Amino acid sequence: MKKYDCAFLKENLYSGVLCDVLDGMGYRNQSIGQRLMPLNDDTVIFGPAFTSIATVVYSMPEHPLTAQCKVVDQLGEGEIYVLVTRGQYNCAVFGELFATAVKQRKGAGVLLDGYVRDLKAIKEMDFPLFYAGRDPRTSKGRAEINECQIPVILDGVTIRPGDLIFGDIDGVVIIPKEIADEVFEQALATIKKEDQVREGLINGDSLEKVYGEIGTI
Ligand SMILES: O=C([O-])CC(=O)C(=O)O
Ligand SMILES: [Mg+2]
Repeated sequence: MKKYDCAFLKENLYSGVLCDVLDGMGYRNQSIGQRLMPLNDDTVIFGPAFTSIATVVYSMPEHPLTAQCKVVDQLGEGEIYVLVTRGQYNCAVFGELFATAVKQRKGAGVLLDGYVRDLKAIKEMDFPLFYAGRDPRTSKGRAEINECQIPVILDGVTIRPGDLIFGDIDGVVIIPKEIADEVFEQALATIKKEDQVREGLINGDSLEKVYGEIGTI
């Protein structure tokens, strides 16, 4: 992604319009829906993915949690820390101290297909998080996060390192990095059309007229 200012896009885009544009480009299954919830209604995450995978373990490793520390210590500025489990949810794999580390590294947020703990502190931080659930148990001796920067699959959507992630109250959209500039350009154009539609409706035009003329809803 080169052309656009991240802060501008984060402020102006929304997941629905990104899905509409991706639909139009033939990418019809790029979203993660209900299963992952935003921390708050106004939580928005946007940035390139830094991916990792948690694997369940059944005994205490020699150095528990250390692998995940090494993974999160590699997160780059502006990146979204993506952590998926292998469909198993037996503990929290993220908490307030990892959130603090992500924030210190200037990470843009976390997309967690797993459970979180320390939610009280994370809410106080207003941390940009999407998550699958909560659990007070630590991952020590339950899961190891020791693979990163490889493609992961979340709800059937492949997320590769560097793919763009946009999440808001409606859901999370994965934008393949090769088409990101085009998607953002079209999304901003579509938003302008939606503004015209809204204006027409407020001025008393029928839905059929404005939709027929402008072609977007
Ligand atoms: O041990 C964990 O699951 C992580 C944790 O509490 C934190 O990051 O504060
Ligand atoms: Mg903690």
